[in-house]
Amino acid sequence: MRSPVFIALDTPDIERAKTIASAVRNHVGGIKLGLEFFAANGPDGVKEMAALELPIFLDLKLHDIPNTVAKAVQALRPIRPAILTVHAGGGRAMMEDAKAAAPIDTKVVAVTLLTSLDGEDLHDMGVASDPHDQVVRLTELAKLSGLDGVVCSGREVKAAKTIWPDGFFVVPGVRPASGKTADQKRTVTPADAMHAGASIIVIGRPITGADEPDIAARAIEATL
Ligand SMILES: O=c1ccn([C@@H]2O[C@H](COP(=O)(O)O)[C@@H](O)[C@H]2O)c(=O)[nH]1
Repeated sequence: MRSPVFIALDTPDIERAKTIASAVRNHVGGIKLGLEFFAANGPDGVKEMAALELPIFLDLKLHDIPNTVAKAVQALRPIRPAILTVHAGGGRAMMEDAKAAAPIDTKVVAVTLLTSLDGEDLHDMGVASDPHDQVVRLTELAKLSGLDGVVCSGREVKAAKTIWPDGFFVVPGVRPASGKTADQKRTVTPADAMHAGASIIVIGRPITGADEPDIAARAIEATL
């Protein structure tokens, strides 16, 4: 079985992304390309990364009116990513239309509450729920919208899985026990995320920022 770890290659430098992906390829299950990579390299850059023959998770977190998101997903169809993200906050119609526009074998998953946010941030945004309740509510909405799963932190994945046993659960904000949290607020360790029910875990800087990314990836793999 492939590793459940998807490495977040957050860099505008495609050669750096390729170098890291090649170094860690035996210790990860796929590569995640997000806004930073996509803004610099576009769909052609993603296709170039796909030549490495690792599953591609395209983390664009689409969030707009339903028509705009559906058209963006249609434009991304030639890439055929294994996983594509939208924001659950875009609402049911947006999620339904995104799923309808995606290739049949692309898992469309909804970001519930960014792992960089906590209860205080929700309060500042005027949301009366705590992170747990907010994630559960948006997981229910993503399920009703016909998506394949959600993105949430390792702290809520068990509750989300309870209401969606066969959902696909993506957990970022993952840090080795001694890792720097940086801008992430709802963190868990790789092993705790997997025990709680993650389908895959996303790890970026703890691997990409290491002197030897392959050793860092292997060390994380060994904890799972
Ligand atoms: O809630 C979310 C959704 C997506 N992400 C993305 O995951 C990686 C995490 O990188 P680290 O360096 O391990 O912090 C990054 O690409 C985010 O855009 C997330 O962190 N939280």
